[in-house]
Amino acid sequence: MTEHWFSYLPLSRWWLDVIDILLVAFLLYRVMLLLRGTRAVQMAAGLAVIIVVYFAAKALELYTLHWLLGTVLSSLFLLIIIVFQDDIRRVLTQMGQTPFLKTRVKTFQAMEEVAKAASTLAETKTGALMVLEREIGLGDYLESGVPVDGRVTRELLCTIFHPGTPLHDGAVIIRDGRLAGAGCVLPLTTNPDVSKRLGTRHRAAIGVTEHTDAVAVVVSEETGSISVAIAGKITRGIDSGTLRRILHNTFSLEEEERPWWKRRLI
Ligand SMILES: Nc1ncnc2c1ncn2[C@@H]1O[C@H](COP(=O)(O)OP(=O)(O)OP(=O)(O)O)[C@@H](O)[C@H]1O
Repeated sequence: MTEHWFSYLPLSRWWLDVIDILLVAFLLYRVMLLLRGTRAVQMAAGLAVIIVVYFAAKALELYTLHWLLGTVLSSLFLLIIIVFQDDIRRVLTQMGQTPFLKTRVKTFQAMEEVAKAASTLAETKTGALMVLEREIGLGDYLESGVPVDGRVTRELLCTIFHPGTPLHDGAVIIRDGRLAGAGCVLPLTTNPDVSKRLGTRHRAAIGVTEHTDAVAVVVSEETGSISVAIAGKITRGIDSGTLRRILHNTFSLEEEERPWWKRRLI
């Protein structure tokens, strides 16, 4: 009988099975969190259709279709790697380089800079829309804009939103404390309860927070007022100190309330 090395560990086979299942469940959970709000969801739906048609073609003896879909499915692993090469590279780089604490520090620094930028932009009545990503990926919206990957600073944010510059239209997205992209297009809210007087910038801020758990900060070009949207609700006319408090509360509460196994690892 083959002796496995783990038979020397003080663990029974039953315990190893439990650990095995828990590890796989944890990995699947993390992958699902990463994929929420990205193209992967649509791709999974498309894949499900191909699989159903593949089996239907087999049952109905449509040999050519069955062979064709079989060929597509056999190169699936390769296809997934090609389609998601950017996301895979990002995740692997983050796993290697950004420990949990470092990400948190960067996120807190970014929040400070967002609050400072909001204050400056409000003084000059410069319209701005800044979105801070949380658990749900904003990959789809990032794709609609221009990748930046820069350190979040008041100066950079004010430059981006300066009227007339190529990236001033649309939203900036902040991911893990880095300015990931600018000029991003967000979904507008369709909530009939939202005031008709709110324009598209504010509607986009509400919209993105309805679809995801992100936090959106808006500076109105018309009035210079600062607003923050969370979970589809917008709080208007706040000062930068209140904005800073709301951001800090949202992100620190998130960490304190979240059980360790749900905390961001990457
Ligand atoms: N879907 C969208 N995603 C991201 N940004 C958007 C979107 N729609 C509009 N914007 C931004 O909002 C700007 C237009 O703002 P608009 O005046 O319609 O809204 P508002 O809420 O009244 O804002 P303000 O008070 O600043 O005038 C656009 O130039 C663009 O930068």
